[in-house]
Amino acid sequence: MTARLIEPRGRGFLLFDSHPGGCEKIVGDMWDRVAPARPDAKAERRPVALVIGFSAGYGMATAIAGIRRYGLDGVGLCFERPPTERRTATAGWYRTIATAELAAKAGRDWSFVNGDAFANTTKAQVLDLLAERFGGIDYLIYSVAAPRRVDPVTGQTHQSVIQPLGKGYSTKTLDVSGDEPALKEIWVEAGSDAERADTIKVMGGEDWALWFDALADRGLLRPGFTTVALSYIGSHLTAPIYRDGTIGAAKAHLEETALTLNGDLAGVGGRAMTSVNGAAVTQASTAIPGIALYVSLLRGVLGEAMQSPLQQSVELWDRLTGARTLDLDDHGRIRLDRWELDPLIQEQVTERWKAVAPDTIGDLADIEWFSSEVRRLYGFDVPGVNYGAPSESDLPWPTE
Ligand SMILES: NC(=O)c1ccc[n+]([C@@H]2O[C@H](COP(=O)([O-])OP(=O)(O)OC[C@H]3O[C@@H](n4cnc5c(N)ncnc54)[C@H](O)[C@@H]3O)[C@@H](O)[C@H]2O)c1
Repeated sequence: MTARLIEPRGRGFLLFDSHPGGCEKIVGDMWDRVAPARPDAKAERRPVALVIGFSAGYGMATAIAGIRRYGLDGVGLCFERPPTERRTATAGWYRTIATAELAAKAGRDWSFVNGDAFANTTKAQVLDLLAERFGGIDYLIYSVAAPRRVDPVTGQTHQSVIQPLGKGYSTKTLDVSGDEPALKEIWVEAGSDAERADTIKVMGGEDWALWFDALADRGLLRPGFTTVALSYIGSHLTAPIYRDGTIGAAKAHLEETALTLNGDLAGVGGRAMTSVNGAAVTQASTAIPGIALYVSLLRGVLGEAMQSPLQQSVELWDRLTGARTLDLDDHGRIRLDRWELDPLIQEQVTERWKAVAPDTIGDLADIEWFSSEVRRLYGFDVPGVNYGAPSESDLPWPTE
């Protein structure tokens, strides 16, 4: 493919192409925003991490924060589409290339695998890499958001759905199918028991536990090994569709899995936890009815005080390394979402949620910010990038 102009064309929150230069700039800006911690003089070697869901959202933020702040080595795993004749690669492909370059420049040892985390073949490939390059790992970060999973035992495909449970649910939402985002009311049918079970299969803790077992069976868990999977609770405003819905059932399963794994690790001084992070604009979150409106209202209330995934990820590593207290909640979860669930903030968001109407939405919700964040997921709307110049999109996956 020769260089060509790449534009933000698409439907709603989904764009067809992503911009390599914009993705590179976003990663570079994130990297620059993380202050390196003072090196641990007592450490005999650099810690090693496996980050699953490396290329986007919370996985990418956690990886960049860990590499830059605590000098981690490791392996990044994600599932991205390579470039083709007609289409650019997905944005995560370019973000991974950019992170690989920065990590290498900083003298860190990283390898990247593009494959399905749920597949046994991918597990074997990643475990081989870890064994050959590092001999063991200190951290496993599990940050996958996937629409489906093929069960490695039965071969059956399970689809995750985002639906309420018990009864259907009517919610305000942002409709982005037209030229301008518009306020709409939509009805979401209740998920069935089978859909609930399928969503747990995809987004619950089963695959995380399989990774843990596979690492343990290969003898790759180092003393003090720590694993964290990402979770979300969110507001009472989104509870019917999120925490009390099919996806919430999967998150509850993930959190129960953490308690089980933590018990398994207690004897060897290891830890397994979930980290409950705050709402963020990511590919996964824009797919949830009502969430775009909720996050735009939240941003309307918080403005710049809204915590980015990168800020939360720096805090996560500070807590995991002991630089800050771990501060777990009653369910053994790390809480990085307190800024979002602060009762005063929730009160204001609730007032706006009730009041919002087509003529007030521009004042109450930061739709412009939200729309720009969505374009940034694809590498657009990044200051300092020349979108008028042709770009080469056929960039190769990073190799060691
Ligand atoms: N976005 C939020 O508001 C929010 C808040 C709190 C917690 N979380 C949690 O964070 C985690 C990550 O979500 P996100 O919003 O950052 O998602 P995202 O869509 O930004 O990223 C998902 C990542 O998973 C990878 N992935 C998807 N399918 C895969 C597969 N089969 N094999 C390997 N990798 C695969 C993608 O390549 C990508 O790197 C989820 O557990 C989510 O519930 C999200």
